[in-house]
Amino acid sequence: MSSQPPFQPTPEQRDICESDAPTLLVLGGAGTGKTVTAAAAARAHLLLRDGVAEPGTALERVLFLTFSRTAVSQILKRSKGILGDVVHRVDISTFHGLAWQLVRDFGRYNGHGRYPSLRGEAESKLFRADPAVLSYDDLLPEALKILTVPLIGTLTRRRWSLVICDEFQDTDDQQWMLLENLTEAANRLLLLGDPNQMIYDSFLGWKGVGPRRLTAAQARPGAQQIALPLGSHRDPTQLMPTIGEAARVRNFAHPAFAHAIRQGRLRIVPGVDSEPAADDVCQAMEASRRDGAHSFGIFVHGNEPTATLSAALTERGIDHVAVGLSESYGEALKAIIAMLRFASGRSEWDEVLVRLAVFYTSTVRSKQAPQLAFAIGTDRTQGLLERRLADLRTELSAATDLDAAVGIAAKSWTELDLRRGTRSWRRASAEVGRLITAAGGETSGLDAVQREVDGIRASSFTEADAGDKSPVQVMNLHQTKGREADAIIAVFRASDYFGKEQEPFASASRLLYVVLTRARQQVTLLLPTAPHPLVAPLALLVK
Ligand SMILES: Nc1ncnc2c1ncn2[C@@H]1O[C@H](COP(=O)(O)OP(=O)(O)OP(=O)(O)O)[C@@H](O)[C@H]1O
Repeated sequence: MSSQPPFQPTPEQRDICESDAPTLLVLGGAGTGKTVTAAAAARAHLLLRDGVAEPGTALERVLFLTFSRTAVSQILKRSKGILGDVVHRVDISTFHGLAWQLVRDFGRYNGHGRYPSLRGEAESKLFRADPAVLSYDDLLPEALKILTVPLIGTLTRRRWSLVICDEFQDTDDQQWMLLENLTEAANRLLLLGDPNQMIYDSFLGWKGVGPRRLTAAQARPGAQQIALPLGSHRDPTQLMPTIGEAARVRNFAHPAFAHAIRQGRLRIVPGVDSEPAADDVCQAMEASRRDGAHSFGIFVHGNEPTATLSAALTERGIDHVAVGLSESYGEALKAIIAMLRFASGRSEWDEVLVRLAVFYTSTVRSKQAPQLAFAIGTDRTQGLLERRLADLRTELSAATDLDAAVGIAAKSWTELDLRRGTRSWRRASAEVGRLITAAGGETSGLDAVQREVDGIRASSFTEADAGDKSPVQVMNLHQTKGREADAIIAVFRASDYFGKEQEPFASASRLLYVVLTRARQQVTLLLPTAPHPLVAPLALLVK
């Protein structure tokens, strides 16, 4: 049921592939094929340039900028054959990932050290900021500064002859400046957008995005625009896009709702008041699985509820990835390395405690670091946890070699029994084990492994959830753009906050549109007894 039809471009999609406009703005609704068509356009662009290149010149490359790297790489993988043999000439990155790459490559010419480091959010919550260490928010301004250094700017612009930006409607001012900067010379710019999916505008206080971004693109010299006609390829029955659109314009009397409910393609489950609603999510997954679904997007509003639901699903044995919580992977790597350094006598126990506290904080995702993290970081834990930490210290001190220390570190997190972040820890220990083996298992190789780990950790802050291929993805409602799955399960809670908007919820309804249009087959909405007015009309549909 979930197999993908081969990509046969429609006439409009073909126009996009054949265009050589310096700026091409592609507008189209959910599932109209903007992302896959951009991949086809990238291939066409590269083949055309190869055909006219002087012999001996370097092969041109394309940059695909996006809000979520995995969303795009998954789509491209699913649409096998689109990029074909040019796949290695297309760099996919998030805006922050690109900025970080620029800081790493060229930061030393602009006041940064040879190995610049990046402070994660968790670290900022626990410690006073060290101004020498960059934070996530510093990355884009820093990259823009670096690009003003003449030779670096020129070199960088030469790297990519076509820059593609997905979800263009949501780019903020700095991202737009970066795009303009990268395409200042002869480079082409391909912008993909859907104004109805603009979810980062005013309602939760985000700034800097809006329709004016589309106007700015249209004003670029030689800019052209192609609109993809209505019609989702994601759901060729058009039922999901139809209810998505009806929800966006608050037309809950639209007959498509009743039709989708009758067909079992829209399931509305009222009275889900438990938090996290893990059991209800498991039941919904089971039901969708029986209907043939293989991949799942599980959405919930807010980072903390996402992390809590993810932890509860882990307890129930549901293998999944919590999208956007990749920072915890990077912090797990760093904590494991701290353990290895302690075991080999290269650092103090305090360093292990601090890194464990940072890791724990990275798995919680609240505005402030949890009290327990402060307690771990300063060794003021008591009772069972104190004893477990003391046991870990003794075990690591007694480790006979690095391999033994890796083994102890790998199981340490489960033994501390702090319940969160188990998946990240497991992945990180496997990665450190691999790196240590590659370095010959020698203590002398630890510094090199640590440098490598620092690099991976920093990327984990910027390349949201890179590399994870789980068919079950749990995410915050605001990370749903560009994603698709056979079945979507969206959990709404009575306490969800959608800003000060009231009916007709001009902004928040766009979020609802995005949620409903992610599904290839089926959407389940879990609603509390007293739902937020944004989704209350949906509960009435099954009264
Ligand atoms: N011409 C086509 N033939 C077959 N499948 C297609 C075609 N165009 C798009 N698709 C498929 O439709 C789905 C949606 O495409 P894509 O993700 O590119 O749409 P989109 O416009 O970027 O969506 P959204 O804005 O909702 O994220 C993908 O699974 C893609 O492979």
